[in-house]
Amino acid sequence: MVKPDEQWSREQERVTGIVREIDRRIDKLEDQTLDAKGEMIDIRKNFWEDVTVNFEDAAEAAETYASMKQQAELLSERERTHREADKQLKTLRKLKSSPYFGRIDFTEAGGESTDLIYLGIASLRDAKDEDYLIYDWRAPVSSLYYDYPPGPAEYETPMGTIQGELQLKRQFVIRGGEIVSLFDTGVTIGDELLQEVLGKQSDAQMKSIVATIQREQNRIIRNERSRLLVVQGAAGSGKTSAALQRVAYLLYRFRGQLTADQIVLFSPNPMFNSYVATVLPELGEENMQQTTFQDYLHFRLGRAFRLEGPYEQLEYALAGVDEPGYTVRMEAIRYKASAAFVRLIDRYLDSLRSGGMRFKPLVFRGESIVKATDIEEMFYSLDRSISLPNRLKLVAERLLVRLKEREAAALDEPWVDEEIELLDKETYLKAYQSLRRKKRFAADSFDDFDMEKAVLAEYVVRERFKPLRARIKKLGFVDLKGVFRQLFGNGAASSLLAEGEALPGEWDAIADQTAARLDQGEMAYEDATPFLYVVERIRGFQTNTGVRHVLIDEAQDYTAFQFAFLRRMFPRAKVTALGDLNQSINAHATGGDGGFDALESLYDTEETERIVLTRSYRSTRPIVEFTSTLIPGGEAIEPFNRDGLKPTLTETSHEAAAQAAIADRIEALQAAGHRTIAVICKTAARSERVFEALRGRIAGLSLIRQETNEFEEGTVVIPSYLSKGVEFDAVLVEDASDAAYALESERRLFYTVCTRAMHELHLFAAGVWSPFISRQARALCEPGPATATNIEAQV
Ligand SMILES: Nc1ncnc2c1ncn2[C@@H]1O[C@H](COP(=O)(O)OP(=O)(O)OP(=O)(O)O)[C@@H](O)[C@H]1O
Repeated sequence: MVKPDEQWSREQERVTGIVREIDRRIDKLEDQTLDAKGEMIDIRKNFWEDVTVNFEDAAEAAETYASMKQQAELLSERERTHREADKQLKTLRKLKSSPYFGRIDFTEAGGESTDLIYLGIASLRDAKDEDYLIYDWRAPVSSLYYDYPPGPAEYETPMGTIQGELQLKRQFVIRGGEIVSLFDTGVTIGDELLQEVLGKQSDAQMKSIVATIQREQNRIIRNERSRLLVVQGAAGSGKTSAALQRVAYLLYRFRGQLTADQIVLFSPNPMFNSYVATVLPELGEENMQQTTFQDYLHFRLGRAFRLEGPYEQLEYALAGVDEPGYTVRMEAIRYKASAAFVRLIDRYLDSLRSGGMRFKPLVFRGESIVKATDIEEMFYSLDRSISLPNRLKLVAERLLVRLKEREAAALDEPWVDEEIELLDKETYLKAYQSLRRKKRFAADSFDDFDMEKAVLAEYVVRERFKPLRARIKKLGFVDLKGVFRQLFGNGAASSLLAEGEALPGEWDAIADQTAARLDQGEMAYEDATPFLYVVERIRGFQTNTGVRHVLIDEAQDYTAFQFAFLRRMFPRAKVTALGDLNQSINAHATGGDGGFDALESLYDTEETERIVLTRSYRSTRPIVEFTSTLIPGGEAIEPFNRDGLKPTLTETSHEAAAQAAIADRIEALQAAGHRTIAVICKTAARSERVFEALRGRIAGLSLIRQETNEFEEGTVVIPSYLSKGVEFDAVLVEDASDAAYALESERRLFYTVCTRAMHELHLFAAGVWSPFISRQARALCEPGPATATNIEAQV
């Protein structure tokens, strides 16, 4: 039996040997990149000297072109080599500091020898290029490390399943080429390393979890089969982490077939993008495309409407309770998010095949060239089996013919002469050149008056008809807003109901509200996706077939409509949706069926997999124990066993006193070395107020707004809904009273806010505590500094 310190020194010897080998590779590569760089500079400097430029005749010109092309190719080849070498160098430098984090000893069934497999963020072969000194954590065999304790084990390869016996599983922490810790572990990935990783202070960047991926997370990361993978996971269970590791895995597994720009991550807000931006580069991979659904809506509808965003809608839901029409709008938000509304719209679109499509007349200089009713007639005279978009294309063709006829007739009209008179010199010249290019005449100038007039008339008419022509080609003669608005007209929706279906009780009021808003050029957030869906179904979906993987983070906040939309937009993509129904904070969430069922109903059951994560890693055990009491079914959440302080409850008599207590607490937290501290307020308006009150006392305090793009270290004031998905060393819930969180719809928001804390959670209230903090929950907390008696009195 090898003694522990002997093991340590043997392992250290190996690490030292590998670092030496890495150093050798680095030196070699550095020389190579230096050479490539020198060559690149040379080629750029001497580009024109090495090219014989001669344009005297066609043959010489062709030769010149060929020689330029050759030089340019040489240059881009050198650039590519340089880029590749640079990437390898970066990886090697990372490996040099920490070559690997794990080792497994595996004996294949029927085999005699045992393979020692060391796992790192990239693979490295020995000098002879024969054996692997380090295996990439994504290699098939590496799966064993994440999936099994010592004992019988198996892993999948493209050639089939390999079975055998795992003899040893060892974890390392290596820094600067030195082993800092080393331990053998029984069950999956040992707690020691996780304790260490999770106990650290956070900074403003999410980290890769490659050394401590848990078995159930590994299933998400390596899933290749499912068309739809749904992950329901408790707060802090590593959904986002697993999603990013999954991207890194897919890029490795399908190297050469899949590139980073064929993967899209939908994230909740722009700040979140900056929070996760370093994970993939840290793993030596390029970042996938990142966007938010709102960005897309804005891109499509932002010019035509005053478009409301999800956060404005949420602010309204949270703060607009006393506004007239509030209950109607809230009911509208829920209904318009539902699969029932998708079905209603699908039936509406179906009904448009035989009637009801709305058109806009083609108007030229105030004259209606083709009336809306004529277009309608044209449309409905076409065979009904032809799809709506194809029928519109046929109508467009006919309209273009009509336009041409009208254009020809316009040539002799008096307004044309008038416009010719008014042509400035520049336009005149432009007309002349444009027509000459078209070889309508060969002379150097207009020398014949009639010819000049005819040519200019043609120019003027063509220019004036251009916008109309473009509009027809873009199917701009369809009154899309009118088609959508019509659904909210008298009785339109009720005639579309299928048996057993009903409209919401307040439908008439909802319809009036919707129509009024549309008439004012406003697009409510709840209408934006349904409207765009109608537009796309009518004009033909603008699909994106290049994208192969779509990952939707915080998927619980998407509506049935948004899922249906994404499904059509990325028809060839596999979808990974990650979310937590307990954190559904959007206004539609309270009753709408936007949850995962709506998404799953879009895919066949055989191609769908659902994974549930119940272990929570972010927060200390005392915090998880407290937050689990806030939601029904919370007892199923398993805290990772990390000790820490109990949450505190500080009760004060008025707002200013609460703010003073918050400021005291922030100072103490800063002094204790916490790097990210958040004061979380319910709304944006409240955040502004608290920020103003605290900024004089807390140096470097910043306010996070909807448009904040960067997530930075320090102390921040942030509205509840923007704190989604991110985490802080310490969280201060600015107002946990029943004035802020009392409605059932606010329960999940409160849960989301409290679960942002990694190490410390402090709640404040000027007044009565939120009813979500039960007697049982209070027993799990400590009273805040000056308020012990108050709390005890309440308990
Ligand atoms: N296997 C792991 N090893 C180390 N750290 C982990 C692991 N899984 C999760 N974590 C850590 O737990 C924290 C929460 O992870 P993450 O943000 O991915 O969770 P989430 O499920 O997306 O959370 P939420 O839904 O609350 O936003 C992060 O700090 C992450 O690094």
